[in-house]
Amino acid sequence: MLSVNVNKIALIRNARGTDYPNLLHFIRHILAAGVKGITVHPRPDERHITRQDTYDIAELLTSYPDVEFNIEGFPSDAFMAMIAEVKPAQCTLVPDEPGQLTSDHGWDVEQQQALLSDVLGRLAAMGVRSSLFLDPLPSRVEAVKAVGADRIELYTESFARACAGSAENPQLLSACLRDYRETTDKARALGLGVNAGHDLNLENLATFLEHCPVDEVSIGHALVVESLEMGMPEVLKRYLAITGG
Ligand SMILES: CC(=O)[C@@H](O)[C@H](O)COP(=O)(O)O
Ligand SMILES: NCC(=O)COP(=O)(O)O
Repeated sequence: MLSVNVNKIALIRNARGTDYPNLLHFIRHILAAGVKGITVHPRPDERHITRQDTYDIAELLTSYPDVEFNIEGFPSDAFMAMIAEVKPAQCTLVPDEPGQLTSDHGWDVEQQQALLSDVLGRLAAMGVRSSLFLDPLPSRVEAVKAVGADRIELYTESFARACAGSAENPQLLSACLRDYRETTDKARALGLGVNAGHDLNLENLATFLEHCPVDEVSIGHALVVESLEMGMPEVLKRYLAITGG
């Protein structure tokens, strides 16, 4: 499933302190194109998606029962209080510090076992599917199962970099894809779902999915940039053709 991350539409809106572009207007267009997932990452500084956006999107999606809402973030008290109110289909936990430019690493699950076990138990009690942002390290998958997550989200930035450099270094891409495939296979063997995201784009997505058949990809940054080039309807059509929905 394709889940469109709308962070960067909100970033453009926030640049002028007005409501243009209107975020919900574009989400309606995205859903009209046939997309069945919306992802946001409301960061503490509200640089793009605000808390209010999260509630507004949740309200909008009550009119789209077949669309999944995925909220990403670090499980702070404020973040978890919002998740408890919104109860999205999925919550993706990301080990980001408040001031990080973007997400750039997965969980050290064993090191964060106490926090993750508590938070994942609370998500399960809420009936919210949980996903842990994870580097492609097969050795970390058993710890994910032990702390009670439903899914992993493969952090795909290193794949995207290897793919971009594959002409010069095809071996790096092959080795990289092996790590992702091994992590995927191990997760599935333990009954975990597998999502993926970060720096995926129209150029690299098909290669990734050929090697890693995942349940969901969440894509935002490149999708918005590609939409500046080709228009959002065409871009969404191309992504859906690759993901099959
Ligand atoms: C977790 C992840 O890799 C992305 O979903 C994240 O949402 C990117 O955040 P920014 O859009 O703030 O870079
Ligand atoms: N979890 C990845 C996501 O939601 C979007 O990442 P990106 O496509 O903006 O890099």
